[in-house]
Amino acid sequence: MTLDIRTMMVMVSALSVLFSALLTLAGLHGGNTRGVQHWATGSLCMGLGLGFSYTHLGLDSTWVLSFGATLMAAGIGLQFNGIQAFKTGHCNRYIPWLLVVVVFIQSIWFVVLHPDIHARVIANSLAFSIGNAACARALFIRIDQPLRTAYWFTGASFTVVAAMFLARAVIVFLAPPDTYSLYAQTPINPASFFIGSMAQMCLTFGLVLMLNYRLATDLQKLASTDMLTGALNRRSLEQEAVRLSARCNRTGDTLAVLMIDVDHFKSINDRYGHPVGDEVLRRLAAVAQKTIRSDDYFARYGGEEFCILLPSTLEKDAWILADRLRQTYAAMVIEYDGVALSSTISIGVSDSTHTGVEFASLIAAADQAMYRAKLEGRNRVVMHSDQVELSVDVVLL
Ligand SMILES: Nc1nc2c(ncn2[C@@H]2O[C@H](COP(=O)(O)OP(=O)(O)OP(=O)(O)O)[C@@H](O)[C@H]2O)c(=O)[nH]1
Repeated sequence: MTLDIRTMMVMVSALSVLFSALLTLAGLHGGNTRGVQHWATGSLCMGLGLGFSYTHLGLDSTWVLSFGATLMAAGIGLQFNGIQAFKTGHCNRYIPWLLVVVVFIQSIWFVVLHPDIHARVIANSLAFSIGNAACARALFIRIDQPLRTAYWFTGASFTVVAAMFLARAVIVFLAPPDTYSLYAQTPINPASFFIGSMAQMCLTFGLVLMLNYRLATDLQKLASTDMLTGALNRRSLEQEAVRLSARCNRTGDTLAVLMIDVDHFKSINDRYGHPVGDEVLRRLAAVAQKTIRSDDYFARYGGEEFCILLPSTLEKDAWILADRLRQTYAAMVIEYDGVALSSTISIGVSDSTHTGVEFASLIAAADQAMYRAKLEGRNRVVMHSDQVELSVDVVLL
């Protein structure tokens, strides 16, 4: 099979411009996702860079080649920045400039000042290889679990491009002097453009996949958490509870539930206003999140009521945790919008050894205990079993 190098160049250039349009369109639906615009601009730079190298535009070809290579360097640098911005929200703006300056200087040096096509191809291929390897590395490190597959796929595509440029540098370095030119029908030219275009296609697909995974994860988070406090919402709590109850049924493990309610919350709202009330809920959520273990589930059950699911826990141990939370919260001074206040919570505790593992029974029992805590004067923790024993005592009397 003979692949015509000029046709390949036009194809890769046109593909890169198309990918740029695709990434721009994908980015339009990406909400606040950072980085996509960098990828789109990077892809455009690479397409134009290759296009320049091919068309020459009737200009002096030495300058056009240098400009084309520099544009391609800018494209790789922008893709690197895009990955950083996508992963961390910010990027180092100097990286694309550094790559641009290096490639521009070596292009001018080997094209205009000391013409040496071998040296130019080797130097630029090495710079492009390092740029793509840096993109691959940025994707392979510190991977967020839900996006793992997309990061690996895109990282692998960048690795292929990096390896292709490295192989190009090595093959040209080993070739006899004066046997290489851009349009020579040596195997390395069409092969590198062919592999480059395939990898470019894969990595654009990978970038769109990353964006897609990120949007799906964000949507999932939005659907399962409470916007105000960041706690799970009631729907996800119920889903987790069904799963945990089934596991407890199977393994005989225990499950405890805490029902938490802010005392006199209506007065806080009435006296200081709803924004302060909201801050009280946020602070309670923050302190509760810090108090529980990583395999416990904290959720906003409704209004100013929160619920904690504690797997493998008995009522007595749940009471200890609940009382620690109550004390920490009561000792806190909540400052917001020029207001400083403290508040208290009442907590009801139940566990599956007294009520069974059905979530509805556990919740009902914890709710009863919580109302009992309110009746007994608030700012306290009451266990459902205490209440049961109390009612039995009353009946016996
Ligand atoms: N600021 C704010 N208030 C809320 C929110 N959700 C519910 N509320 C308010 O929470 C208050 C709950 O009041 P009540 O159910 O009477 O309870 P309480 O005043 O805490 O009284 P006790 O529970 O008996 O101590 C109501 O005024 C609701 O409007 C919210 O997201 N933000």
